[in-house]
Amino acid sequence: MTKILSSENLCKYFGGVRAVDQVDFSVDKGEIFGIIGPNGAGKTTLFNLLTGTLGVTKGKIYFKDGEITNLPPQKVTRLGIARTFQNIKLFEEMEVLENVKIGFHTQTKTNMLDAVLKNNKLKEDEEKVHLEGLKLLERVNMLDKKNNLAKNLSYGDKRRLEIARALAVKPEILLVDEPAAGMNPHETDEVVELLEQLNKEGITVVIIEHDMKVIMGMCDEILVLNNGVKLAQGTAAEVQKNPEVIEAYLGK
Ligand SMILES: Nc1ncnc2c1ncn2[C@@H]1O[C@H](COP(=O)(O)OP(=O)(O)OP(=O)(O)O)[C@@H](O)[C@H]1O
Repeated sequence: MTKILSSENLCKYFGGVRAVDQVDFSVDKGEIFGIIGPNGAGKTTLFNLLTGTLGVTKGKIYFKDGEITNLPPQKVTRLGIARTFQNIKLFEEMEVLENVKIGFHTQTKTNMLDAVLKNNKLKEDEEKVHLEGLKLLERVNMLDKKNNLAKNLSYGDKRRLEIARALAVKPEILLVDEPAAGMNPHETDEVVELLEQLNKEGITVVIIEHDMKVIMGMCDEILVLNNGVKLAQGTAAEVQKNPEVIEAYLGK
C-alpha cells in the first residue's frame, strides 16, 4: 500500500489546551479513512492542520513524497487535498451552478470571496468552467437543480453541493468533516453512496463522523482520538475491541 497522507508527532496547543498531541497516523492511497473521537477530541483541529488552515505547534505532515507542514491552504488545495467543512459554507443567495464554479478558483473562504468579487477572472474561462461545473453537478446527481438558489436546497443537497465544489480542484484526497451531521437516514445513505462512488473513482476519502454506523460501515481504517491523543488506528473490528477505545466512549 502507498501512503498518501501522514503525520509525525503532530501537535497543536491553544495555550494550555492540547487540542492535538503527538499524533502519528497514516492514510493509504485509495482507502476510506475515518477519524472518530468524543466531542473535543481534536478531529476538526487535525483537519485544520492538514489543510493549512491552522499552523502546527510541533510535528510534521506529509502528502505523497513531500512535506506539507504549514503550507498555506491554497497551496495544499493545489497539491490535491480538498475539504468540506463541519458548518456548510455555501453562497446561499447564489445558484447551485455558480457555487460549484467558484470551486474552480479555490476552496478557502477568502479566496472564494475573491472569486466572487473579481468576476472578470471567472469570465476568462467561462465556457470551460461552465461545462466542468455541469459535469460536477451530474456527478453528484444535482444537475436538475443547477439553477436553484443554494438557500432553497435541502440539507442533504447542500452537503452534496459542497462536495461537488470541493471536487472542482480534482483532488486526490477529499477530507469531509461530519458529512452526515443533521441528516435524516435517507440523506445519510445518499451522502455515503456518493463518497463510496468517489472512492471507487480513485479519490482517497478521509471522513470525520459521529455516526458510528456510517463509520464502521464504510471505512477501511479508523483513527481514534481522545483529548487530542491518538488511542488507536486500525480496521473497524480492531478499534471496536480496543479496551482504550471502549473506555473513552463508554467511560470506566
Ligand atoms: N481556535 C481555538 N482556540 C482555542 N481552543 C480551541 C480552538 N479550536 C479548538 N480548540 C479546542 O481544542 C479541542 C479540540 O477541538 P476540536 O474542535 O478539534 O474537537 P473535535 O474532535 O472536532 O470536536 P467535535 O466533535 O465537538 O467537533 C477542544 O478542547 C477545543 O475547545
